[in-house]
Amino acid sequence: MTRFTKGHGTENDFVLIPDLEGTLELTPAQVQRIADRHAGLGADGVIRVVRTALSTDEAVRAQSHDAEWFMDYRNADGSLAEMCGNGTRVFADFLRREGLAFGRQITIATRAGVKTVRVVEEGYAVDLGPWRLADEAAARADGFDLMVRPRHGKPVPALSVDMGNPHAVVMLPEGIELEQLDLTGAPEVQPEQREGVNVEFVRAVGPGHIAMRVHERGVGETRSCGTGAAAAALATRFWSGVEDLSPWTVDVPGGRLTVTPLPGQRVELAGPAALVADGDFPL
Ligand SMILES: N[C@@H](CCC[C@H](N)C(=O)O)C(=O)O
Repeated sequence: MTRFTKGHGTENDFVLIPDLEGTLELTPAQVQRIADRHAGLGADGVIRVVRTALSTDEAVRAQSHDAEWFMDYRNADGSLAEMCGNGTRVFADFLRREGLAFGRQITIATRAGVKTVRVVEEGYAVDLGPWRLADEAAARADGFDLMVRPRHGKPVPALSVDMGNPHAVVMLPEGIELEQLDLTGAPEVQPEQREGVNVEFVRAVGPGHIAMRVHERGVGETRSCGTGAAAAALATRFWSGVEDLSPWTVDVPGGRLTVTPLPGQRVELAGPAALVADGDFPL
């Protein structure tokens, strides 16, 4: 039997599997079974908790001086992802509860580099690190660099934002509401993104305030996506033309996140984390 903990951050839910000594090789089929909402435990993502120094990935092992624990993240379909914003908060909460990390500031190794998570009033705030517009020249010229067509919808322009993992952000045109979107299938993205892409659909709520829905690469529609919320806020800030350091409120179906641009092209994500169940299951 294998121990697990179930947790979520704004209802983006994860199964965490402690593998402290790095003896577990999770296959895509095992991840799919764990994440299955009918025949398994059910989750958007599966997170293996392992010592950074024991990772089989050299680029991850290189982070072991700065972060003792590696967030080995997989999407529900078994694919690897570089980063998960909501996952870092849940991961930090798990490390603190288990006595694997102490204090109000924790560093975590990820496939997108070391992330620093600190305890704040609403839960945790994570410095997501550097971000960039994937095609800055096109973005500055036209405001967009992709076209996205949701199922049964019309093509709309989108902006790609690299958060360590890939995102395409769409500001919904007048007349289309978030609730109307059919996200039961992946939106079509042109030009096609070879590694796949997470797609965020945004509606402005007020100054510094947006609402969004997301279709995640490797999962489908989720109730929240932390790196997606940051990408959505940063794209909206870019389109507004006022690129200051004011915080953004991002409403997602599963709750509310705060995104704060930091100096030096970095960005912070803050929100809650909850651990809801522990158990054992046969892998
Ligand atoms: N939900 C996550 C992102 C998880 C990975 C994503 N599906 C990908 O493949 O890049 C978040 O909170 O950031």
